[in-house]
Amino acid sequence: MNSWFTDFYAAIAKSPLSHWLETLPAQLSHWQKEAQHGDWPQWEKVLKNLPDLPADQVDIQSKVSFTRQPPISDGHQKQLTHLFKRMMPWRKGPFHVHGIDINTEWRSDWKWDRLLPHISELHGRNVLDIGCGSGYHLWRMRGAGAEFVVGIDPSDLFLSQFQAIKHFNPDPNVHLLPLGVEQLPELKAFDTVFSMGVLYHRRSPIDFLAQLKAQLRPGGELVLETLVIEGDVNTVLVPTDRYAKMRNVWFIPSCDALTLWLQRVGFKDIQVVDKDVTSLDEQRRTEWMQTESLADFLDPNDPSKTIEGYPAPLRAIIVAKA
Ligand SMILES: Nc1ncnc2c1ncn2[C@@H]1O[C@H](C[S@+](CC[C@H]([NH3+])C(=O)[O-])CC(=O)[O-])[C@@H](O)[C@H]1O
Repeated sequence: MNSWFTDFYAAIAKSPLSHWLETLPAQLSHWQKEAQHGDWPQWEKVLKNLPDLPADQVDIQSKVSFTRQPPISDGHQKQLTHLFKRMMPWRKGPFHVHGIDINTEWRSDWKWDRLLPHISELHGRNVLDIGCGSGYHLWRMRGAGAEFVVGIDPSDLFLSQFQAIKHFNPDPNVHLLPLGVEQLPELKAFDTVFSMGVLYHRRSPIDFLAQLKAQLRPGGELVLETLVIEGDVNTVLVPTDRYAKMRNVWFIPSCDALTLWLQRVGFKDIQVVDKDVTSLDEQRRTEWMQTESLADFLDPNDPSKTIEGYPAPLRAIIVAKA
């Protein structure tokens, strides 16, 4: 893992991101020390055992698929399936690696298809994805032409899944760092910042929006995706306890309320470009994520409500300029 981080430092040393080097090495060496006490060592073992079979056929434009010709042997495929399964649950994907289809809980490709027509061209851009999960969208951003892509996510499992996928296509311009948004300095350097599925997990959503703005260069683009509810500019749901069985959900605004929050922190040209009720086909239990999923989070007698009686998950995509 040392080399992942030193490769990243070298990649940004002469870029508009170089002043990140003032804080990042200390944070990542702290993470390395802490990680030794958690589940990380077990995933690191899996990573070390991955066979050395780089892909020679890469599709990151229409999906995330890494394969080679001739295909890998049945024995390697079995070994790889076994190693990937040791990294369950796989939530965000799907990934296709050497004939193995990692059918994740979420069809993250559907979210990508909904947002892509509405965002600025990614060609040549430096892109940050805050709360990137296992990095599915990082690959799609690169596939859409982004020059340099970095995701941050504090989950060690997602980092190990990302590195397992990257092992087969070691693109030096796609990175994931184990950080939370609160650890970012004000970089003011990215051309596009994505943050999808994170705002409702934040206790201070307006501070969070200001943190997103602080990563963008002037005129850069924010792509924000979050849970919303129907209502006017004063409508915000704060669940009394859980929302769809999630413990850590704090604020679910209406689109108008969210637009006002974005205005208040200084974003311009704010547009709600998509609203979509999450379907039972988009988030579901699979062979690769065998615990509860959306069907278990909804009222069995009325799927328009969560099990707690709140409106079922409705998600919006908003784009805005810094
Ligand atoms: N402080 C934090 N800073 C950054 N990320 C965080 C933080 N806390 C949690 N996360 C991360 O935010 C992601 C949210 S999931 C969206 C994934 C992807 N974006 C998607 O759109 O499919 C949606 C959900 O789980 O509800 C997880 O990967 C967390 O680890």
